[in-house]
Amino acid sequence: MELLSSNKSFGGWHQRYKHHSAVLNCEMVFAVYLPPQVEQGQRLPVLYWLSGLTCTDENFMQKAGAQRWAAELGLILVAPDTSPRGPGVPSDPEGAWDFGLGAGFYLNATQQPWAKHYQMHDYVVHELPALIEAKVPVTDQRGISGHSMGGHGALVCALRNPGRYQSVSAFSPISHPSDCPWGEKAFSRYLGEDRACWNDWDASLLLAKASERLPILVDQGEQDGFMQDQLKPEVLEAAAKAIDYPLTLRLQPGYDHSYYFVASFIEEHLRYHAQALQQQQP
Ligand SMILES: N[C@@H](CCC(=O)N[C@@H](CSC=O)C(=O)NCC(=O)O)C(=O)O
Repeated sequence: MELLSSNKSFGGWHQRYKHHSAVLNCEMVFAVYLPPQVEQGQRLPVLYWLSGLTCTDENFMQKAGAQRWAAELGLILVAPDTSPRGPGVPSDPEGAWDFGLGAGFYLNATQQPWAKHYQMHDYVVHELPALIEAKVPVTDQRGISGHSMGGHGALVCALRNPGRYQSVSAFSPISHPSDCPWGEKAFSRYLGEDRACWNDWDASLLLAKASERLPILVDQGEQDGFMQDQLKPEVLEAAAKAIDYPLTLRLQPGYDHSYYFVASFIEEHLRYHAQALQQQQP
């Protein structure tokens, strides 16, 4: 992997790397935050952050203010891009912002022309962690979190892969994508019109049949303009209640969908992950 930039931050380093992804068939950029403990030779747990529609690796690293807490807690942060990119990667024919580039939905597309590149689930769950584990001093303790489309991604990655993550949380996730405009648009194109194929990529439906009981923390702003039509946290909550699944859904009065909201609660999420990930270290 090729180092693109390196910036000192809270005693550690924020770095961006480029690499060839065999899974996505293109060059990808990701960001990693290495807290100061890395320079003292420690191996640390890692939190994967999945961003939302229109984002790259940069939105979270520049806006959430996570580095301060990651440095204190000794957490490595990894932020991938939100879709495959580059020459030959198809996107929305009308240039819409909610499909295609910047909108990979963290699934494995089955339909052409998308399937050749849009395999974001396998990229974030397998290929990128294998690279990180080979090159970065991480332990085998992995957490995953994200915002909006990335919140959907974090929940789906954890629920589809029992045992792979030791902690999971989300901000404003798209909780029931098979029944909202963003999700229906993306799923019908990436996965095809057969709605039965959508169930395995929908957090509320996956949670209803979960074999593992990994606790989930979700924060949702009550003034989020997307909450009612796109995010539907009440569907996730009902699915959890039905099987007594350990979901903590916190509705935060006055907060919207933006990174001002994420930045306000990121400390609590990082503490939540650090506690779960460090508890389980040998
Ligand atoms: N461009 C859109 C707004 C898109 C938007 O709000 N993106 C969110 C994620 S939404 C769900 O996945 C985001 O994180 N944006 C990046 C940021 O830095 O805020 C519009 O114009 O309405």
